[in-house]
This record gives sequence, structure tokens and C-alpha cells, in this order.
Amino acid sequence: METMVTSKLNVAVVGTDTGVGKTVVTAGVVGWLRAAGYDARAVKPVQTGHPPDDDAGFVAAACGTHAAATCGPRLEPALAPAVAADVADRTLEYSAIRGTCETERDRDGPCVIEGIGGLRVPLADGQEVIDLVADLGVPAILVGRSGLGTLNHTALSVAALRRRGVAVAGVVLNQYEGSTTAERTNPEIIEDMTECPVYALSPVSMETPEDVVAGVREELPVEQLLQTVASAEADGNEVSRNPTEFES
Ligand SMILES: Nc1ncnc2c1ncn2[C@@H]1O[C@H](COP(=O)(O)OP(=O)(O)OP(=O)(O)O)[C@@H](O)[C@H]1O
Ligand SMILES: C[C@H](N)[C@@H](CCCCCC(=O)O)NC(=O)O
Ligand SMILES: [Mg+2]
Repeated sequence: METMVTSKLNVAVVGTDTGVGKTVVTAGVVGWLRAAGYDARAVKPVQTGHPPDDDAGFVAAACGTHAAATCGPRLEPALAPAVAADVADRTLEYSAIRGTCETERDRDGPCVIEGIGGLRVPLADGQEVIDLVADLGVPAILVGRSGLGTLNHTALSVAALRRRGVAVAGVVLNQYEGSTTAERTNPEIIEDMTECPVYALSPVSMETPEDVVAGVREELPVEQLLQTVASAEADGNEVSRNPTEFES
């Protein structure tokens, strides 16, 4: 399959919640792009829960170079950025956060912006994660859980992104094992509900950060996913494809 990825591919990897796998998917996408010869870089607009949380550090380690990721302000409280800033008596400025992401978006090479928690997470100055994604004008990949409960979270998140004019290039149902009826039926139901391409990412080895890149590349059709991103970015529309074949 000819790679349609352009050197200027930009995408936001957002989630239905915190802890759903945005960093794992980001590491896999950036790792795939860098292995394909693109100077791809992830940007974490704000990192809270730091330490120990360090998403940019994880992506950099997974890709074997600090050039693979960068991070905005880091705050210690494991809370929404606006709340963490309040608790830690720090000041966050939305314009600065947005400016950093715009600089990364406009540099040469693909840019992968990772969200913070889910979409309605307060960032700064009354702005939320979804406002940043909309302001950056890039398509999104939505990462969600695979099991019971994800229909609601995923459909609500896709609707919120669309209401803001954000093209949803695909949904990644993470840690998919197909071990429950909900898991097995969710991908096609979500495709019907959202008309988004749905990709299932199985559990991958987290032994080392590098394992994650190899695992995601093995489990996720990254090239196909990035082609839907490239199409969505090129014409701002969303792409749909034939219903996914999942054993049920
Ligand atoms: N496909 C996977 N296979 C195995 N473990 C996974 C997978 N995806 C996520 N995990 C586990 O879930 C944890 C949380 O994933 P991740 O850090 O990517 O979530 P996140 O959405 O980026 O969270 P945050 O909102 O804090 O940024 C990982 O540290 C890992 O332990
Ligand atoms: C601490 C977590 N890791 C995450 C913050 C998640 C905020 C969730 C807020 C909420 O939805 O209740 N921070 C981050 O992704 O930088
Ligand atoms: Mg993360």
C-alpha cells in the first residue's frame, strides 16, 4: 500500500479519559513515522502528575531519542492542568500553551499532539483540551477503552469533536482482547454510531518503552490509520471505510 503520509502530517491523539492509552498510541505513531524516515515529534502541551508521569519522556525513550518528543509546563499534582496550577500555586497561560503547540505543528516533520486526560479537561484561562485541539485545526485520533461503557464515552467524545469542527480520523479501542461480548460487538457498533474507522489495539508488551513501539506497529495498522489522518487533514473531512471485520 503506497504511503500517503506527507511530511507535514499533524494529528492530535486524544482520549475518552485519562489512562486510556494516548501515550502508548502516540509512541507507536511517532515511532512508526520516525522508522519510516520522517522527523516526527510528539508534544505534550502540559504534563501533570509529574513526577512520575512523563509522557514526552516515555515517547522519547520509546523512539530512542529526545528529538522525538517535547513537553510544555510540568506540574506535580496529578490533576487537570488548571486545577493542578491552582493547587500548586502556579500560573498557566493558555496563549503560551497554544503557542508552543502551534510552533510544533508548524515545524518541518509530522507533529503528534497528545491530549491531557479526556476532552473536557480544564487547561488554563477557561480553555479546555478540546479548545486547544480545535484551535490547532488538526484532525484527531480518539483513543478509548474496548469494553462495556466505551460506546457512551466514545460517541460523546466524537460528537464533541465534530461540534468543534475537528475531523476524527479514527477511533482506537485499546487493550482489545475480544474476551467479552461487549468487546466483540463494540467496534462495529461504534463504526455505526460514529461513521469513524475503528481500530483495535491489543495489549502490547510494556517491558521496555521500545517494546511499545514494536508492539503498536505490530498490532495497529499505523500506515492505514495515518492515511486516514492525511486524508482528513488534506480535505478537512472525515473518511469512512468498509465495516471492520471483527470476529464476534
Ligand atoms: N495497548 C496496551 N498494552 C498494554 N498496556 C497498555 C496499553 N495501553 C495502555 N496500557 C497501560 O495503561 C497505562 C496508561 O496508558 P497511557 O499512559 O498511554 O494512558 P494516557 O491516556 O496517555 O493517560 P494520561 O491521561 O495520563 O496521559 C500504560 O502505562 C500501560 O501500563
Ligand atoms: C494526571 C494524569 N496523567 C493527567 C490528568 C488527567 C486529568 C483528568 C481530569 C478529569 O477528567 O477528572 N495528566 C496528564 O495527562 O498530563
Ligand atoms: Mg499520556
